[in-house]
Amino acid sequence: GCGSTGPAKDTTEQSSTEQSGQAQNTGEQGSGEHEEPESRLASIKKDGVITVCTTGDYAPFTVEKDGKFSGIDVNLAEKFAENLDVKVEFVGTEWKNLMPDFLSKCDMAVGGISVNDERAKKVDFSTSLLKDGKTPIARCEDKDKDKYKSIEQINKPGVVSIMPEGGTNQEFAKKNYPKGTLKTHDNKTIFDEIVKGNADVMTTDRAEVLYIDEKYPELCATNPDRPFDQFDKAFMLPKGDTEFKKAVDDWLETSFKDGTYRKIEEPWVGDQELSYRTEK
Ligand SMILES: O=C(O)C(=O)C[C@]1(C(=O)O)C=C[C@@H](O)C=C1
Repeated sequence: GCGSTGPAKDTTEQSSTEQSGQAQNTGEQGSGEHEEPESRLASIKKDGVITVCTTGDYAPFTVEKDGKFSGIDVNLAEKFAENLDVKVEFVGTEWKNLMPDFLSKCDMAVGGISVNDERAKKVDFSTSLLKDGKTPIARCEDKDKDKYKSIEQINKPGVVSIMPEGGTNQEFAKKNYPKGTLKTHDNKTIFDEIVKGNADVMTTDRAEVLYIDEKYPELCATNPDRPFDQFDKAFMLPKGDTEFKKAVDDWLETSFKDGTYRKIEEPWVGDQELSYRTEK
């Protein structure tokens, strides 16, 4: 359920007032009696606060500790709010509740969120933050034995794949590993499960695989240079609100160019190249 765990709190008030305005803003004009519904941008400025949903369980993009959020995307959202001269209020969510929580409580959702067609039916996405793709990470001893490099090697009876519930990793695993064993786990401690031998492999975003490969001596990317697919990472935005999307996109494009993005990313990843980000 929404807000049943984690630090979600006190945020329904200001965000819920805006829901009705957003739902109709899909470009269809009424019969000419009223002007367009107000953009979310106007209500954010009026309220002086932007509400941002995030899971807090996906380093280096969104990290929750003692109720406080950080991470590359979280820090980016903070900077965006600062630029609008409004406060930012983070609403903790989980991958499985991301969509309903976003639609009912938030102006924006951030934190390593993948763009896909299913989600794009209900929301819009910002300009791309990263290009990413699914690739496996496993114990280094298994990598040394050349295990878990390909979909065929992972889609086998006895091979335990692990993933959080409700994100695109689960979707990928259900589709590609019907013969394997799929196990779900809290994403905050998921990599320890592979170290401990409670699972064999996680097929996840290449950016995360490279980040975790650095952090955990026991874990190794088995095939980082040939991801199984490709997709964008972006901020989730209300559907049809072109004015708000333009404000977000323009700010992001500027922050890629003027070094703001790099400054935010640097403390998390140093010189590590996490993405296939091409020249913007
Ligand atoms: O659902 C998404 O968009 C995500 O990026 C979340 C997702 C996933 O794909 O399952 C990605 C990496 C994290 O380890 C956990 C969850």
